[in-house]
Amino acid sequence: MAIVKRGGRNKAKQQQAPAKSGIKKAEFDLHKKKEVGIYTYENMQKYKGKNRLEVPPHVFAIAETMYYHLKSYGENQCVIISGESGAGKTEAAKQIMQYIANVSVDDQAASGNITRIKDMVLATNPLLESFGCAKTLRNNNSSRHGKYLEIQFDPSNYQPIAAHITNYLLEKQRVVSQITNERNFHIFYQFTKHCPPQYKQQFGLQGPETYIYTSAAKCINVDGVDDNKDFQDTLRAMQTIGLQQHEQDNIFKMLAAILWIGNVSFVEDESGNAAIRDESVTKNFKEKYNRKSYANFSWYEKRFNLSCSFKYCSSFFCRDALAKGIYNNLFEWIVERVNLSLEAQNQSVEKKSIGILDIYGFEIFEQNSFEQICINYVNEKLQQIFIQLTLKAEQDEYVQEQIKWTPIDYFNNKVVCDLIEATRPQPGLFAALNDSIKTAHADSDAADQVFAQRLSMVGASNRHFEDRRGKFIIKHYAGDVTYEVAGMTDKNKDSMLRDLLEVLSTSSNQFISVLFPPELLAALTDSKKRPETCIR
Ligand SMILES: Nc1ncnc2c1ncn2[C@@H]1O[C@H](COP(=O)(O)OP(=O)(O)OP(=O)(O)O)[C@@H](O)[C@H]1O
Repeated sequence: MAIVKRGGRNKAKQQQAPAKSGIKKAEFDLHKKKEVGIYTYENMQKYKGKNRLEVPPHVFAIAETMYYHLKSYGENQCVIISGESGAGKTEAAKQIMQYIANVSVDDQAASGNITRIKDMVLATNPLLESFGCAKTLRNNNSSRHGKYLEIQFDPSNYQPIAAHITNYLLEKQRVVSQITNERNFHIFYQFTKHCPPQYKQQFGLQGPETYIYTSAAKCINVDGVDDNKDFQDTLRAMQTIGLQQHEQDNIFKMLAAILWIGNVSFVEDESGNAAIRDESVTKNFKEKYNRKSYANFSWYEKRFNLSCSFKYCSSFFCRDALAKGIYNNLFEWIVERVNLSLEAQNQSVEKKSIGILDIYGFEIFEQNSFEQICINYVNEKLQQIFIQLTLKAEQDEYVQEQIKWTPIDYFNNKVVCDLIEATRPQPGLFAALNDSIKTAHADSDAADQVFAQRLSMVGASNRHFEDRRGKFIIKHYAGDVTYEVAGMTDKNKDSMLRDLLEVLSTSSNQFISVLFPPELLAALTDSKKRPETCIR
């Protein structure tokens, strides 16, 4: 296993907000992508077949070592790329993939299937970046999900014959709200700005400034991000991966639906129920979707009739839960669909693999909530692996072999992991969060208050924790982060109303029933099977 650590602690802090931290634009621009001529084909050739001690340090050297160990010893390989948000993990992961694809496939000699797998593996990058990355205050192309890509090789010649992607926890909250100057997932801007005329007509699609979900954060264009080019790359990637036209149509139909759902606003009627503020939004959409091939979009209309019986205060929550649910399940569907294309033609061959883990990096914002605690917890866990595998294991070996050396002092972040994940004797943060939801199930504010009270017990004896009434600070290995309590229990509960699920389950739209299969609905509506929280 190789661990690549990208960037340093200070760099990430500097990138947080250039204007605020006083960094001049010119300095900040240094962090933007610049071709420095080290990822060329010629440079790649220099690392091919070389021991990493013979050549200058480079991600290609790590990739070459992995491929060498795979081939020479038949050992499965894995590289974990860690570092703070914006440190360059995704770029490094792509270079590693490119290198492995290049050295393991000779385009002239390889069979059609091998080059097809290679092309598909590389095409997963633009596709999943469009749907799973977004512009944040720290990184114009920030991964908002974790990804483990496993390239599988035929052990008789070590050429790639299959691949598989595991997706970890998409930050779906981003679909419905973003911090000012951040963006929703890239695909929403690509699609609304540059979609083909037939989609514009079919979905009544307009520019990103029309939709609340793409415009409320006041960031539609991003320096250095070319939404038009990226959209063409996304479409090309869909072709390469083998997504058929009707599958692509379904994906874009769902994106349009999400955007229009976000534009539905409510007013309170005399009895405190929600009434739709502007019927023209729903009417216009209904007309578009009731044309010929979209006639089966009746679930959408039903959903709005249903919403009228909701209390005003819950209607926005309900609307957003629907949009998040659709996008999250759409994203998972895309990953599974990609995996289907990447499956080996001959399942019975015993395969060897190289895995590449690229996750969302550690992040600190002015306001940090549930999303940041999840992301930062993952990074703490990776730091633990790094400590265990490199620092602790190495030094333990020196002790065992009685080698004299000067011990290296390091901070073991296990204490922070325990603070977050422990269940007993002292419940950690996640346990407290889950308990608070059970105690005050129906009332979000009450659940937040219970959580706030429990926090004093959680961190009583932990010097990496400070309770700040309505906020709390965790002293992470990479910096102190202040988290807001308000809204945390709701985000953790991540519930979709039963009524809403029933609407989806009765939908005659076939793709909706694929995204929300009966098993899922049964599990979610059955209180015994239903997960109480999204952290388990
Ligand atoms: N090797 C590199 N060469 C040139 N530019 C780079 C390189 N690595 C990163 N960058 C620039 O830095 C930006 C951030 O890189 P990247 O998206 O890989 O960060 P990350 O660590 O994956 O961040 P996150 O955790 O937010 O996903 C990129 O958009 C790119 O502009």
